[in-house]
Amino acid sequence: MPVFAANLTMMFTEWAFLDRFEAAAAAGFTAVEYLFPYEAPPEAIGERLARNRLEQALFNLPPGDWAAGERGTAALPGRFDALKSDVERALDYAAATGAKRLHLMAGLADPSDPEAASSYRRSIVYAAERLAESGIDLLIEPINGRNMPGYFLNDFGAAERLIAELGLTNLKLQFDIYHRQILHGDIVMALRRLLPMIGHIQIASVPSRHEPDNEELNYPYLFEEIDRLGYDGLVGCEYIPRGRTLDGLDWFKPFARS
Ligand SMILES: O=C(O)C(=O)[C@@H](O)CO
Ligand SMILES: [Mg+2]
Repeated sequence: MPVFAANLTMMFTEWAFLDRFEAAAAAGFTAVEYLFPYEAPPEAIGERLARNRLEQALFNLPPGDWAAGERGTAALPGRFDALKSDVERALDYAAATGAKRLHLMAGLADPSDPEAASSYRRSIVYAAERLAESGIDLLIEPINGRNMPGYFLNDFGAAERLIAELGLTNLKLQFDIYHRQILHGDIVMALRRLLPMIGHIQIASVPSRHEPDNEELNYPYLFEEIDRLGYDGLVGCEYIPRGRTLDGLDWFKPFARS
């Protein structure tokens, strides 16, 4: 049975951030993820996780100036020194929360720009090697251009080639089924082929990015396939509830901790 992580950036937003942990646990989740933890002290998050017996699935390294439109800095020339301190900041949160995976966002840059490509590789190698010292995986995630226009890593093939070429044992693919379907489709064959490099899976309905219970994809079949493949990681529920979070959890009932 897949193990689901509630995404606390998108779900349970009826509660204040630190109270979302208890709400997710009460709904039967055993794990959580979110985009960014940096507005709460690391110890406070660690305490909420422990109190609610929740596993921290993953979060993103600092993304640059998000409010100003930045979506990561890894592929941005000239940002390497800041990235190094961002890695240390994320590691502090990983230590307090027990997170074993961190997602490095590439940023907005032209994928055909050689300078951006070389900055991206350099950032990935640095971050992966630094995270390896703490036994943490570094993840990269292809994101579709409708949700994030101009995002550097907008192709699963490019991510696959890069992970294979760099050959870093803790560099993994964040396989967001929502982005995969919009970018390329062919989800099941891609899951089968890419399984050895997948470090995390995320889900949402397509095209609306809501609960994984209708629209374009047959999620019950995909959940069975994830089991058949023997995937032993977590599945992040990175969706925006159609209404109240708790009202949209019928799909999750068979998987909930009682
Ligand atoms: O947008 C997504 O999909 C993510 O997984 C985020 O971590 C990046 O914004
Ligand atoms: Mg995602």
